[in-house]
Amino acid sequence: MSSDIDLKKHIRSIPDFPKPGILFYDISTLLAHPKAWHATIERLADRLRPHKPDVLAGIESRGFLLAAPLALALGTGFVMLRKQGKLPGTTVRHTYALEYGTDTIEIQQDAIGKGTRVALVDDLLATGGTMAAAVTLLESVGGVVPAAACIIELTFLEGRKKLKVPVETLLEYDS
Ligand SMILES: O=P(O)(O)OC[C@H]1O[C@H](OP(=O)(O)OP(=O)(O)O)[C@H](O)[C@@H]1O
Ligand SMILES: Nc1ncnc2[nH]cnc12
Repeated sequence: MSSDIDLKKHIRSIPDFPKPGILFYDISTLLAHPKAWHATIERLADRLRPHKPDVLAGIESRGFLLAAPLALALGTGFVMLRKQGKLPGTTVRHTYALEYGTDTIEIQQDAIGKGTRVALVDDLLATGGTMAAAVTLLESVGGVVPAAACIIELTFLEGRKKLKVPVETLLEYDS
């Protein structure tokens, strides 16, 4: 049964990637294990359902891996938040600081109808810069963000404090 699976056993930590001093939590091994991956999607779907999203927004690129199957599981649409320069048409963008460097994400201006409930999905919450930028973007194009969700929270970085929406996380790491 999926409730028996310890998801932490399926996540690798790799020191000094992508920069010295960063301990990288790698979900490749979770993705490669069908039962563990299925359990991940089921558990996140259960956590997001009470927030009644109309649409899920996935953050490129690891967020897409989660948001697409989760949207199918919840019966919602799926919207892409992409890295700079990847989306056609008129876009809105936001630049933010990462645990390692900076990045810019974009959304198509007409991606979301005014008042649409958009739940944000990514694989991991570190400093919270990415999710905070994503909430700003979604609101700037008319969305209402009832919640965000991810698999992993790096609690020692206190990213949750940057967010004004509740964040549903499955696994916590404190170092
Ligand atoms: O909370 P933060 O400090 O903002 O960091 C979390 C973000 O960093 C990682 O993405 P990355 O930019 O490495 O891109 P990827 O998904 O393409 O690997 C991760 O997938 C989150 O999106
Ligand atoms: N330590 C980390 N491991 C994996 N993805 C990350 N994104 C930001 N920090 C990360």
